[in-house]
Amino acid sequence: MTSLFIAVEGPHRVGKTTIAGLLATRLEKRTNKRVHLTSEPTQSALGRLLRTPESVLHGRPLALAVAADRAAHVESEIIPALDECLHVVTDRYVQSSMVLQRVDGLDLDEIWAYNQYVLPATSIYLEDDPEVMTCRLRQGAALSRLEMVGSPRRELELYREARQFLAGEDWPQHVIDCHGKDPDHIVGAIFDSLQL
Ligand SMILES: Nc1ncnc2c1ncn2[C@@H]1O[C@H](COP(=O)(O)OP(=O)(O)OP(=O)(O)O)[C@@H](O)[C@H]1O
Ligand SMILES: Cc1cn([C@H]2C[C@H](O)[C@@H](COP(=O)(O)O)O2)c(=O)[nH]c1=O
Repeated sequence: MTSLFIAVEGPHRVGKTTIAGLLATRLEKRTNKRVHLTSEPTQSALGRLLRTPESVLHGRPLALAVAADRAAHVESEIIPALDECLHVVTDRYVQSSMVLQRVDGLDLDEIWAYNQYVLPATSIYLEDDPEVMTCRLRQGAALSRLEMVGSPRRELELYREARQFLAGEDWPQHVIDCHGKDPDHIVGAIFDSLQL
C-alpha cells in the first residue's frame, strides 16, 4: 500500500498524543510497514522554543514561527520519511494553527497564507464533550497562555471552521467522536474511517 500521512488534531487534552502513539503502533502491525511518529511544534531548537510555556512570541510572530517550524518539518522530516515508504503520523499540524492562532487574534486567511504550501494530510479530528476536556485541563499542570485565553468549546468551534475551509482545498478529513471510548476503541474507529 502507499504510505499514509495522517495528522491527529483536536482541542487541548482531547487525547491527541495518546491516540497518535497508539495509532502509530497499531498501524505498523496492521500494515506491516514502519511508521514515523512525530509532532508539532517539532523537536528542533525552534520547535522547543515554541513549546516553552511562557513563549516570548504572541500573535503574528508566533504564527510565522510555527509556520516556519512546520515548513522545515515537512521538508526535512515528513517528505523524507514518506520517500522511504514509511507511514507518517503527526500529533498536530496545520489545523492547530487554524485554531490556536485564531485564539491568538489572527484570521483564517492570514493563517492559511502562511501555511498554504504544506503537504495535505489525511486529517483525523478528535472530538469529545467540552466538559471532559475542561475537567482534564483542571486536573493537569498550570495552564499555558493559549489554554487560558481559549477554551475547549471555542477550540471545537474553530476546528469545525478549519474543517469546512480545508474541505474546499480537498483535504481528506475524518471526525472521530471519542466520548466515552477508551483509546483502543478510538483507534478502531479511526481504522474504520480509513477503511484499513
Ligand atoms: N480516550 C481516553 N479516555 C480517557 N482518558 C484519556 C483518553 N485519551 C486521553 N486520555 C487522558 O487525557 C489526558 C490528555 O491526553 P493527551 O495528552 O493525549 O491529550 P492531548 O490532546 O495530546 O493534550 P494537549 O493538547 O494538551 O497536548 C491524559 O491524561 C490521557 O491519559
Ligand atoms: C502546532 C502548533 C502549536 N502551537 C503551540 C500551542 C502550545 O503552546 C504548543 C503545543 O503544545 P501541546 O502540548 O501540543 O498542547 O504549541 C501553536 O500555537 N500553533 C500550532 O500550530
